[in-house]
Amino acid sequence: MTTQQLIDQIKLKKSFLCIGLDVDLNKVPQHLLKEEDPIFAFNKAIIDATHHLCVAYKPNTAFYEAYGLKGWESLDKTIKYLNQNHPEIFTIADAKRGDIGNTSKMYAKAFFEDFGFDSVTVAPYMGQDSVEPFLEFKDKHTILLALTSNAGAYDFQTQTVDGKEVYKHVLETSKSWKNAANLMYVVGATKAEYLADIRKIIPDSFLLVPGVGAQGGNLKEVCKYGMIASVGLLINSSRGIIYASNGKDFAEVAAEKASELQIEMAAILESL
Ligand SMILES: O=c1ccn([C@@H]2O[C@H](COP(=O)(O)O)[C@@H](O)[C@H]2O)c(=O)[nH]1
Repeated sequence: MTTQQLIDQIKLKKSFLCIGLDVDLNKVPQHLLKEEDPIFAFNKAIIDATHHLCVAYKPNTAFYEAYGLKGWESLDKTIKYLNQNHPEIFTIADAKRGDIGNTSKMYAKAFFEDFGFDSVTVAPYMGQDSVEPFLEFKDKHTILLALTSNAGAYDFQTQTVDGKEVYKHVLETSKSWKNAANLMYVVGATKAEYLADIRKIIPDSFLLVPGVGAQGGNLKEVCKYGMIASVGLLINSSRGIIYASNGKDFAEVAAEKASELQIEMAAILESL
C-alpha cells in the first residue's frame, strides 16, 4: 500500500485508528477455546466488528510466537483474511526485527512477501545496514523504533550523545538511508511532549503511536503536537479495545470502544 492510499483511507473513514491484535488465550472469552483455532476465531470476530472504524491492524508477533507453530498459523490466517477481505486496510507486523544485512533481508522477505504485511517494525540499534534491506521493498513500510512508550525508553533513547538525544540521532541519521521514503517511526503516546521536537526533524513522516488506552497516553495531546496536514499519525490501541469485554459480546464491546476513539478522531480531523 502506498502512503497516499493510507491517507485516502484516513480521510474516507475519518479515522487514524490502528487496532492491536495482541491475542492472549488467557484473556479471550472462554467459549472461543472450543474453536479449532481460537486465536484466529478471536481476530476474525474483532476484524468483522471493527474494520469500518479503523485504518490499520497491528498484530504483535510475540503473541503468536508464544504459541509456536499453531501461533504462526493463526498469524498467517489473520493476515490472509485481512488481505483478502479488507485489502484497503494497512497491516503492521509488530515484530521489532533488525540484524546484520543478509539476515534482515530474510526478515523483510518473511513479513513483506510471505506473510504479505504492508509494514514491519524494526529496531534501529544495529544501524544502516540492518535497516536498508527492509527499505528495498516497493510500497512496503519500515516502522523504525524512535522513542518508545515504555519507561525503559529513558535508559538509552533520551540519553545525550554528542550533544543530542539518541532518538534524535536515530531520526536524523535514518533520513539519509537509501529509500528513506519508506520509513515511518514509532513514538509512544506516553511521550507526547517530545512530538514537537520530533516533527522538527521529520515533518512529513507517518508515526505509529502506541500507548493510548492501557498505557495511559492521551490522544488529544498526541494530535496537538504530532499531527500534520496529511495527518501523519496512526494511533494504536490493543488491550483497551480487544479485551474491553471477555463475554460473548466481546466483539460488539470492542467495536464500541473503537467507535469512541473514531468519533474523537473524526472531531480532531474536522478541525484540521
Ligand atoms: O513503544 C512501543 C512500541 C510498541 N508497543 C506495542 O504496541 C502495543 C500496545 O498495546 P496496548 O495494549 O494498547 O498497550 C503492544 O503490542 C506493544 O508491544 C508499545 O506499546 N510501545
